[in-house]
Amino acid sequence: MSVVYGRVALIGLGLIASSMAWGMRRAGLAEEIVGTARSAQTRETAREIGLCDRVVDTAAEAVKDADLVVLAVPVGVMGAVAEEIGPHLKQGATVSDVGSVKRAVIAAVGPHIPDGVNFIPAHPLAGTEHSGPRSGFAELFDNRFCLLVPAENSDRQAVDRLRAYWEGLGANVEEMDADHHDLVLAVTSHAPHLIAYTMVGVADDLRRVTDSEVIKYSAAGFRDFTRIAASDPTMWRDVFLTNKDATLEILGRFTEELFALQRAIRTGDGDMLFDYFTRTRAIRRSIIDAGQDTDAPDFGRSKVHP
Ligand SMILES: NC(=O)C1=CN([C@@H]2O[C@H](COP(=O)(O)OP(=O)(O)OC[C@H]3O[C@@H](n4cnc5c(N)ncnc54)[C@H](O)[C@@H]3O)[C@@H](O)[C@H]2O)C=CC1
Ligand SMILES: O=C(O)C(=O)Cc1ccc(O)cc1
Repeated sequence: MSVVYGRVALIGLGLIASSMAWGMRRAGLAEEIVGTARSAQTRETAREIGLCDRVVDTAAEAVKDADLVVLAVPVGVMGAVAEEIGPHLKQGATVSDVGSVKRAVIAAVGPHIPDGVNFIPAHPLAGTEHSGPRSGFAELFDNRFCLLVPAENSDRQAVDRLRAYWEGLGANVEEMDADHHDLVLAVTSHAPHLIAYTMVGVADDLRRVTDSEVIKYSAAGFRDFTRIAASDPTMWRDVFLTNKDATLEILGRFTEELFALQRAIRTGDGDMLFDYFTRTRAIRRSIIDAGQDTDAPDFGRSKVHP
C-alpha cells in the first residue's frame, strides 16, 4: 500500500483513532500523523506510546495543513470540535468522522465546514468494549465494513480517496444514505447495546438476592452481555441521545416481540417458541455462511457445512 494522504490529523485519541494510527503505520497510508485529544493525560499517553508523529495541544493546531482530518470523539461533541477547527482547515482538505450515528453528526458538523473543504462522514463497523489511546490495534478494521455517507454533491475524487484510505486500513467500504445508516445501526448495534445494559442492570439488581451467584455462574450468553455493557458510558449516552428516533422505533418493535414471547411462555405455547427460535437460528447461520462472523470458531463453520 502507498501513501493516500500527506498529513492526517486525528482529533480524539481513543480506541478508534489509535487503531487508525497503527493501521496507517502498518500500511504506510500517511506521510505524517498528527493527533490531539482534550485531556492532557491522553495526549501524554499518546506521546509515550509513539502513536503519532506529533501530538499537539489543540484541535486548531492539529488540522493545520492536514489533507485528511478525522473526528474521532464522542458523537455529542462533534459539532463543537468542528466549530473549533472550521477556520483552520486547508482548502481542498477532507474532513471525516467515525461516529456511530450519522444524521445528527452531519447536522452538527456540516455548518462549520467551509466552502472548498470536503465533508465525507464515515463509520467503521468495528470496535471493542475498550476505550482510550492504549486500546487500539492495527487489525481492528481488517475485513470489517466501513460505511461512507457522502452527500449527493460530494466531490467524487475525494470520496474515492477516502475509500482507498479505509481499504488501506483493511476495511470493506460501502456507501449508504444517513437515515438508512441510522436505522440499520439502531437494529444491529444501538438497540442490542441497550438490551445488554438492561440485562446486566437487572442482574445487578438481583445480586443481593442471589448472593453474587450471577457473577460466579455466569454462562457465555450473560458474559457476552457484560462485555457489551462495559462499553464507554459517554459514547453510548451520546449514541442514544442522537439516534433517538430510530432507536425508539426499534425498541418499540422489540418490546412487542418480547411481550409475544412472554405470552407464549405463560400460555405454554411451545410451537410458537420453537418456530421463533428456528427462524432466529437461520439468521445466525446465514451470517456465518456470508463469512461475516470473523469471531466464530472454525468448528462452527464446519458444523454448518459438514
Ligand atoms: N468504540 C467503538 O466500538 C466504536 C466507536 N465508534 C465511534 O468512534 C468515536 C470515538 O469512539 P472511541 O474511539 O471508542 O472513544 P474513546 O472514548 O476511546 O475515545 C474518545 C476520544 O475523544 C476524546 N475527546 C472527548 N471529548 C473531546 C473533545 N471535546 N475534544 C477533543 N477530544 C475529545 C477523548 O479524550 C478520547 O481521546 C465515537 O463517536 C464512537 O461513536 C465507531 C465505531 C466503533
Ligand atoms: O464491541 C462490539 O460488540 C461492537 O458492537 C463494536 C461497535 C460499537 C459501536 C459501533 O458504532 C460499531 C461497532
